[in-house]
Amino acid sequence: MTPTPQPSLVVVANRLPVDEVVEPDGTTSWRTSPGGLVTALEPVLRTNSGAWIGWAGGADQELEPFDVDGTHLVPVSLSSDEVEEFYEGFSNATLWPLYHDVVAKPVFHREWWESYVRVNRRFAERAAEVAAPGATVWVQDYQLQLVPQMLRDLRPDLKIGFYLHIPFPPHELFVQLPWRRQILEGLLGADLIGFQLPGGAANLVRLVRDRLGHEVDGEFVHLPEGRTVRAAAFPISIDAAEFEAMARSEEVEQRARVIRERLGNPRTVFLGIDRLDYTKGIHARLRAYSELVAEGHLDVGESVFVQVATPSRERVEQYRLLRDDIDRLVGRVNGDLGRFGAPAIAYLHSSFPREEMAALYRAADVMVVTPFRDGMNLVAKEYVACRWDENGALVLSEFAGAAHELRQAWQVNPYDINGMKVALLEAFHASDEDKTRRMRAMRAQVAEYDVAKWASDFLSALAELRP
Ligand SMILES: O=P(O)(O)OC[C@H]1O[C@@H](O)[C@H](O)[C@@H](O)[C@@H]1O
Repeated sequence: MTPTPQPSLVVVANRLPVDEVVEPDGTTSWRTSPGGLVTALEPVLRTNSGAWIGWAGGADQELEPFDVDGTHLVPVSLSSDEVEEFYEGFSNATLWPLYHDVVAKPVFHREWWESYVRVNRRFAERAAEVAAPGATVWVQDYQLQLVPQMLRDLRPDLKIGFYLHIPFPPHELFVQLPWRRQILEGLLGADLIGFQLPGGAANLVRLVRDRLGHEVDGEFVHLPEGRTVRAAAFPISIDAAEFEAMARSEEVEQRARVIRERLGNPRTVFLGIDRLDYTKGIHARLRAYSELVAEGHLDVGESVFVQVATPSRERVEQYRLLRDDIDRLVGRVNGDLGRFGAPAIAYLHSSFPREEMAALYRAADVMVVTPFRDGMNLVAKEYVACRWDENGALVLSEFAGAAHELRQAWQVNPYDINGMKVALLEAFHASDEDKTRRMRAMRAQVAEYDVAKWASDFLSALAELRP
């Protein structure tokens, strides 16, 4: 057997890009999970005999490295305490709300921080073991912000990139973090730090100047030891061509027709698809919609709001509370405003395969994406990619990263319920010409700046830095 060559490109992410599936005979196997990141990186990983280091999603699971669809996967295991303290705790109850404008109150616990340090070190050690001499290592997201410097200490020969998928907060919020210095120092271990928007990069550079006293020059930070770090924006995207191809298939078109029939063939279908997360603004959006129905601007037989909420981080308290709030709101709205066979809101708490998502996008006349804060929001881009008929309307929060590219959407401030009501009605009444003009422009943007371009822009910017 030929030994696996040492990878010259290593992706380090909290999660491995695979899901465990149980076969009919009871055995389990791994399947590539649907998602842009892995689709974009698969070809580059293959040509660089690359590897992906990540957590398989369970507790106390000791797994040997394995290959799926040509990607070499290196599992990192977490104990049940670490799932609680590193993943649910520090990552998702401290950093997540802090980085999303404190939409929920971040919780600070010293034990959670200790667990975050321990787990970050484990990821860094794994990367240091597997990477070939001089390899490129690309670390992903807020769960692993200490990995760049830990890895540099272990392997100064590596080229290290870091990409933050979520917003990077302004100075005023970031400084709440008791471990703000350690996080900044952790990130600065990278040669290139990528953000969704230029504002995130500017926030980091300012913090580094003010808090660590380093010399900065535009996108560049000059460290006392002579190294230079670049912080810049690389807005992420989707595989637009793949979504469009799926949306054009006869199966998906047929399924979209069935969905509309099952909904009672309403004139207008409004749609929201989100992870069930308090940053997504689901509650406010459903309130705005239900007021329009209560006030007689929309009729329950003629319009329906389909809200799909994908279960997420269900053991974190804020997520449990949110679920109860949404359940209560939907129950009340349908109780007050619905009719037999015609609810005001059709609510589904489940996750669907991509083909079903594409069918929902095809079935929806008005897509409603109203996060209070969102790094990018790929659902908005997926909707646009699926509207090959150049029809359909997108109502989009100005606080989603996607709003910077999808300028022709009906943009809203999700805190302004009346403003959202106006935008929903405008999108509802818009002429076909208006919708086509907007959709055409947005589709051109999404088709050109797809996820492959995102990955190659980042990796070439990284390759250009420091010999
Ligand atoms: O991994 P989780 O907690 O299920 O959340 C899903 C994803 O949510 C995204 O928004 C994060 O940026 C990812 O890092 C994360 O993987």
